[in-house]
Amino acid sequence: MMRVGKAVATVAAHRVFRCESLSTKSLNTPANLCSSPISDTTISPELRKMPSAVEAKIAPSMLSSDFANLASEAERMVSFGADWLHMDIMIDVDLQDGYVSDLAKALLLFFPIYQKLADSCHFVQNLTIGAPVIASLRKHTKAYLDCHLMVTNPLDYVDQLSKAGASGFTFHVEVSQDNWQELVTQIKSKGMKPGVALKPGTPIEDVYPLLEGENPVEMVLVMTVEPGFGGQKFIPDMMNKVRTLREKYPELDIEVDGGLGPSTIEEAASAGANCIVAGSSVFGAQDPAQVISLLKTTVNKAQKLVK
Ligand SMILES: O=C(CO)[C@@H](O)[C@H](O)COP(=O)(O)O
Repeated sequence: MMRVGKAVATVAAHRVFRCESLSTKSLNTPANLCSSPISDTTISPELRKMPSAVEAKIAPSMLSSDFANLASEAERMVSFGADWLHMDIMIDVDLQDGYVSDLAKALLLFFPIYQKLADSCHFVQNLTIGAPVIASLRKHTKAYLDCHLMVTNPLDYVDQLSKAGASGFTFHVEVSQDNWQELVTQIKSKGMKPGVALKPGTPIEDVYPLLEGENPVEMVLVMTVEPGFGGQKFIPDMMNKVRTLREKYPELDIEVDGGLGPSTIEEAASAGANCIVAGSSVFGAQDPAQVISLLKTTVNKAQKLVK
């Protein structure tokens, strides 16, 4: 019981932070995010000594939704018990491939500035949504919008995504070695929760610097598939990263994304993941509410928040 109180208080502190920033922008604040404005000072000294635990947050990946009905799909997921909505922001304009390649190569050769443009556009082999869609969706939902940026220049999107109503802003460590401090500062200054993501081939040690020091990120997203598409197979080896991270950071939000569902949740939850992104397993289920509930209960049991 007491451990539940500690976790709720920790989570509430995060939520209050985002709610304040949303309200300054006259957005409707998510009722479920603002209902318990527990400040850290309300945690008793006894609770502070309790082993920590982090609450489950289940985030259906809207990449698997019917984009033509995004608002009603979002509403459906929230009514089924989703805590967050996961928004995959992917940009791929590969100027070096395809029918523009000759022109692009010539430009790259003579005008190095075009290399910057090419690099800035290419991260995954897919194109999904951007700030205009987030802004449209925000008009229809108060839910926490957990935005995962699969782009090579995340800094360029902080302002527009904040204005669009994003709640979380997760960027990739692979493309932010040089400017993550500035990124985190800007993301926080806009009232969003900063997170860092890593691809399957990236060692977990690469995110440690972003978790230490004065201005840390508040979530790590461990990709359990190669970023780019929904419906891929979960890579179990990634659980070593989650386990290592959980041992080192007991109170950190650790998110996993890719191939999560009833058949893989036990493995992810017991390794220590508490934020679960699930696309095809939720949207493709006959009873999505039941899947969301199963994912949540499995995480909360692993965190010993429920029996
Ligand atoms: O970001 C991605 C893929 O890059 C994910 O968010 C997927 O959308 C998850 O889908 P499933 O693997 O759960 O179907």
